[in-house]
Amino acid sequence: MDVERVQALAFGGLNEVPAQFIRPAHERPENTKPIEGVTVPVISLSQPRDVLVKEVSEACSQWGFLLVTDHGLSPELIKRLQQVGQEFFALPQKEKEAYANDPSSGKFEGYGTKMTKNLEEKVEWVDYFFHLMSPPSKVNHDIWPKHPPSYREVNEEYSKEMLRITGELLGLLSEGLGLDKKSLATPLGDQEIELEMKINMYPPCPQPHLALGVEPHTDMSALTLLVPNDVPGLQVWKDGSWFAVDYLPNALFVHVGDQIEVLSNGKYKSVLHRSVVNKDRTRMSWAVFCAPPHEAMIGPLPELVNEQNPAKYSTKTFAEYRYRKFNKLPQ
Ligand SMILES: O=C(O)CCC(=O)C(=O)O
Ligand SMILES: [Fe+2]
Repeated sequence: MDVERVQALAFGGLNEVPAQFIRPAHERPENTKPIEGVTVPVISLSQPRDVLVKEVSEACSQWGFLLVTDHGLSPELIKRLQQVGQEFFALPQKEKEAYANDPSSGKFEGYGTKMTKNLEEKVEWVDYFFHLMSPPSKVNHDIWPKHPPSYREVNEEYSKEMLRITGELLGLLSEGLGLDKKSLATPLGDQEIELEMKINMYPPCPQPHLALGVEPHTDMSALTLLVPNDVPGLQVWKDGSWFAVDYLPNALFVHVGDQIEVLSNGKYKSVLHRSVVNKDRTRMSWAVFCAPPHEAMIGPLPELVNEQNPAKYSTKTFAEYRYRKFNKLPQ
C-alpha cells in the first residue's frame, strides 16, 4: 500500500498545503479565543494526600485535563525516550516503511499516517508510530523499531514508570469519588491494564493556519499520559473555548479518556482536544494510552449509581466500545 507520508511531503519543499489538509473555516486553529485569566491546571504530586485528591479530582471534573509535576519520572528517562523516537523518525523513508501499519486490515501497530477520512474528507498533518507497551505478555517486540537498538530498553523502562503513575492517578481519582483506592484500577485490569505508545510527529507546515495536526477528539482510553517536545501545539476545550497548553519542561500532560468518564458516571470528563501545527519547527509528542483489556466490561461503577443518580452510560466490553467509536456508531 502506497501512503503519502506527511514528513516526506513537508521536507520535499512545499509552499502550500495540499487540498486534503485544508480545513473548512470553522475548524481552523485561529478560530476561537480562550477566556482571559483562565489557565490549565498544573498540579504537583508531592502534596498532602487530601489536597492532592481534591485538586486532581477538581481538574478532572472541570477540565478532564491537567499537567502533573513531581511525578518521580526522571527527566533523563524522558530525554532518552524522546531521543530514540526522534532517531526512528530520522531514518530514511524506505527504512521506516518496513514498519508500515495497515489499519484497514486490522493491523494498527506500526508506522502510520491517518487515512480514514472524516466527513469533509480532510486528513491530519501528522505521521505516527503506534505500539502496545504493556502488559509484557501481550507485547510483540517484532513490531517495535529496531533502530536505534536502545529503543526497546528505553521504552520498557518508560512503560514501568507509566504503570506506576497510572496506578497513583487512578488511586487519587477513586478517592475523589469517595471510594476505595482500587475502585477504578480493578475494572481496568489492574496490572493487566494496556499501555499503548503513540509517537506523533508533526513536521513544519507551510500554512499552519489552514491545517490541523490532530483533529478534535476525545481519547478512548481511561487516561492518556503525554510528554511533548518543547514545541507547543496541544489545545484543550473547556466552556466553549480552545485553551493552548504551554510547554512545561518534564511535566506529564494527563488527559481523562472516555473509560474514566463512563466508570465515574460522568463526574470526570473525557477532554476534547486537538493539536495545531506551526511553520518552522517539528513538533513531537509521546502519548501513552492507558486502557482496559479488550474483554473488560466497563460501565458506571455500581457504588455511584442509585435512584437519584441513574447510570448515564451503558455497560459494554471495551472491544465493543472501540468498535462503535471507530465506526462512529452511538454508544
Ligand atoms: O500531540 C498532542 O499533543 C496530542 C495528540 C493526541 O491527542 C493523540 O495522539 O491522541
Ligand atoms: Fe488524543
